[in-house]
Amino acid sequence: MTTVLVFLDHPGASLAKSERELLSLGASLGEVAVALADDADPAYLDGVGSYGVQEVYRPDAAVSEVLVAGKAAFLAGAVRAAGADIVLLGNSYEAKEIAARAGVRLESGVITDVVGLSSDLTATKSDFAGSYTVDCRVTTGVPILTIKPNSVEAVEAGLPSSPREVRIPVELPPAAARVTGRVEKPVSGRPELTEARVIVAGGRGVDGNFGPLEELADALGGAVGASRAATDAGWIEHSAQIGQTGKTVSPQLYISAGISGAIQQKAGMQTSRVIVAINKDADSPVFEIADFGIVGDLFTVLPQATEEIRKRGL
Ligand SMILES: Cc1cc2nc3c(=O)[nH]c(=O)nc-3n(C[C@H](O)[C@H](O)[C@H](O)COP(=O)(O)OP(=O)(O)OC[C@H]3O[C@@H](n4cnc5c(N)ncnc54)[C@H](O)[C@@H]3O)c2cc1C
Repeated sequence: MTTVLVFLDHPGASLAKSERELLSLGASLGEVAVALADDADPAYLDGVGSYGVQEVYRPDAAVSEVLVAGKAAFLAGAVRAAGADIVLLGNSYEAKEIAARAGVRLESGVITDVVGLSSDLTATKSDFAGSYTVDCRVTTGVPILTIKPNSVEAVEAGLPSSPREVRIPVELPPAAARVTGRVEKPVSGRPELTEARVIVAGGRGVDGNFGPLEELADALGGAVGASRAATDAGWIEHSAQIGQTGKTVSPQLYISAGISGAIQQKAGMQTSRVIVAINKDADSPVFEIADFGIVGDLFTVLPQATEEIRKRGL
């Protein structure tokens, strides 16, 4: 039986959607074990158990205190202890770095930004700022794959099981950088950008007023994103930036408003399922990648869309 080790980093009160997606993908490939970097609530562990997970591997040291190096050492130990055949992680910058460092320790191949995985472990990803869609396979060691949110369907598992905790001895690497304090981000009530099924993103055309975008995002239960021009202008926090030097997203629906569609912006959103672009310039390059385009002023179009969606109770 294939053993799939799923690495879960920051356990919340319950399983996040992207974590359920990883566990669902793992369960479709074989028997799932979990490597859990941090302490978790019983409700969270129940959620993990509901995917049939029998073993949860935990570090015997405070790996979170030394940034990614400690977590990579723990993950490599958990892969050996579980006899894992496949390793799945999320696709945050941190997860990708942990994957890379664990890959070096295990002499295993790593594929990041995976948006599709077939049963023979051929991974699909987009490369060179979204210019190519590439199929690739790990040919050495235990395949380590980081999976983009919204790439697989999260199925509800519901198997009653209480996973057994297995402690992994971790020798913490000498800390070149240590965590000295943590402040939790204020909760916005909107979904996390990389997990959202709907994103309404604004650029320079928003001219400092994200209000109409927030209204539409709330009507659709979505998140608000931005181009670098908007984050550089200080109109919205940097964590909302999508693109080459921001976040990579692949929601079901990406609504781009007042964004020209530069290659560096496209790099972060090109794999979205459906792209709707609103721009007052009919020749804007954003229309080249849009499934639906509206030539118009976003301050006219967005409120109309919001009103219509609210009217229909969608
Ligand atoms: C190394 C590097 C990394 C980068 N990384 C990123 C990145 O991660 N993410 C990113 O986004 N960019 C990134 N950039 C910047 C990128 O090249 C573009 O400069 C940026 O994406 C432009 O943002 P924008 O589309 O919002 O602004 P603009 O290009 O100025 O476009 C604004 C658009 O809004 C339209 N508009 C104006 N008013 C309205 C209105 N009222 N209604 C409708 N439409 C309107 C205009 O027609 C125009 O098309 C990077 C650049 C470099 C060099």
